[in-house]
Amino acid sequence: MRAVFPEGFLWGVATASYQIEGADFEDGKGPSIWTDFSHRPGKVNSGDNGDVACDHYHRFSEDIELMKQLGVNSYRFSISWSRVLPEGRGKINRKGSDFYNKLIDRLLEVGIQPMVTLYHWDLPLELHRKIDGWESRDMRHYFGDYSSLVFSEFGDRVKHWITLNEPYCSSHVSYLWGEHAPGKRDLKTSLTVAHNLLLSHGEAVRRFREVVKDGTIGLANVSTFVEPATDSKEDRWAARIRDQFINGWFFETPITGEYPSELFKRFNDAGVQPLIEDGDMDLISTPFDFWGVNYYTRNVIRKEESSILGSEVVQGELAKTEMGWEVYPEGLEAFLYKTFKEYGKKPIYITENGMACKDKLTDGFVEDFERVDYMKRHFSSALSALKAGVDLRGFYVWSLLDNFEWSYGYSKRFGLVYVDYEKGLKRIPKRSYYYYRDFLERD
Ligand SMILES: OC[C@@H]1[C@@H](O)[C@H](O)[C@@H](O)c2nc(CNc3ccccc3)cn21
Repeated sequence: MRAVFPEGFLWGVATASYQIEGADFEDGKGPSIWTDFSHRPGKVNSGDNGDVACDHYHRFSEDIELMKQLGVNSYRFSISWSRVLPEGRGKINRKGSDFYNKLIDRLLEVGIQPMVTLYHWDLPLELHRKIDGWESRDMRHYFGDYSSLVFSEFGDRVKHWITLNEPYCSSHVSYLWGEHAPGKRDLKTSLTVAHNLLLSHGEAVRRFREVVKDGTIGLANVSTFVEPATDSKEDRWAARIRDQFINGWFFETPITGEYPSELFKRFNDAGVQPLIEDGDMDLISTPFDFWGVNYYTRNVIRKEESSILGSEVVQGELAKTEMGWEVYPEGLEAFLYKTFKEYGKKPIYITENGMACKDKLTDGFVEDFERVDYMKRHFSSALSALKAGVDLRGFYVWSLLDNFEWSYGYSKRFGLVYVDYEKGLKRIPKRSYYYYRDFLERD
């Protein structure tokens, strides 16, 4: 089926620094908010943390060889801010930047194009402790300085960049529900954080234009397809508001320079809206080049007036992954079409798509047929979106390796490659790895 995708389409795999690198205290790296959070009792399943993770920091050559054998032509990864700037600002840590230089050079040697995420949740702990991290408006300056530094260091070889991975998670999962670092639980704070993240996104895009003249930069968002539980007016309205909260807040605002109006009014009436200063919305809507769509599932929504969103998520009836997320590839096509039609007709990369399975080693192998089926159905959905006119440029499977799944620790496996945490982090390609390899090989 690969041959029906456009020439130059990027087929890749995606990872993130804190989830795979390990070496969390090595070679001058500074702690991140996840270093702190994962070491707090009760925050992460089984007390797991990213101190070692998949030890990618030391084993990156082996992992690149796995990508080469897989046949991908691109690899999406994130830079650990506190590995290159241990305190988030000030002097560069050359051992940290050397790691990424070696990683990028090796990828290019084997014909794999890097796509680099500037921020995938691992904020330098010093910035959190000294200036309250993302709660501070000053973060746009520090994120801008960090961005300029890495653009200067790597922009000669890295031509595809993502400012933020899922500001929805860095704000609401982290500051409203408290499930991610730093584990706060306040809506007004989470909306302020979301605003500062979007300001920082805009600042990074402006810095990018100054440094990298021949590259492209985008924003990767949570992309959950939202549907009403019934066709009632109430549920349809509830789904509209919930869609603005999950998707529109981060897809519409950087395009229009305005927050989604119905939801903003709700927040304003409740006195929890973010403080917007002159110039903020211009900065947030600095033009960028592409959307990153992280699609996994849908949310079925019904009216529930007790919540400020006026809705609740209901359990759908479809088969679910180990994360409890419904398998709904139709939602991917619909979401891609909506994003392309309503949010600026920009090129789109599917920057994450994958599933957690109950992967078990049997005679030294993992027959993850469910993941193969999930991939087939989502590749097909992506092709349908392309045929419907969506300017889809690439597809990154989440993830190359089983890795640190945030508050779930190592209990959830998303990898095409099994990581044997009991036996020296041995990498064992699963059935899905070979399916993807054959898919990429075949015309
Ligand atoms: O959970 C799998 C991955 C995770 O490992 C990545 O670091 C992260 O970018 C990621 N985002 C989603 C989808 N986001 C989401 C957020 C809240 C509720 C449901 C899904 C899944 N994943």
